[in-house]
Amino acid sequence: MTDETIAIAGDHAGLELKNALAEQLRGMGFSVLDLGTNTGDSVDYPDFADKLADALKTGPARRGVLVCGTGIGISIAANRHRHLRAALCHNATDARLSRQHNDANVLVLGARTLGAEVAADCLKTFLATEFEGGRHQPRVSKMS
Ligand SMILES: O=C(CO)[C@H](O)[C@H](O)[C@H](O)COP(=O)(O)O
Repeated sequence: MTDETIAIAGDHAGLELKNALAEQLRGMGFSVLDLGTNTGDSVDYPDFADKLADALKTGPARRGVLVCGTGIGISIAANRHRHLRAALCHNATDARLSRQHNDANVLVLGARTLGAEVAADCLKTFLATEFEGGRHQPRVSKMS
């Protein structure tokens, strides 16, 4: 059990995976701030990256998850916000290194390019892995 809130958002292409990941998070004991979209109607992924950026600025969520078809569009949009370090991950190794080396605060997944189990693995690994600091700290600091 944890008192941490994780924010999650995605476009229509990411809807099913977003909902599955939200369920996974609840099962892990996290509170979930679901920022939509919550219907299959076509929407624009930058709007949902912006919603997540606002949520991480105001709290209580410090970390988030974004989903679109490939994860590419929504990561481009997310990384326009200076306080977000959004990492598009395709496997658990990407997810682990995004935390250890980049201190990523947003995990991005592609619903049309990843299987559900790989996505679940990425999420578990992302949440469980600490930033290593050390030589990585000045590099991360240069981005904020
Ligand atoms: O931005 C994307 C591609 O980099 C996302 O995968 C979107 O989800 C995708 O473009 C949506 O496509 P659709 O044909 O409008 O469903």
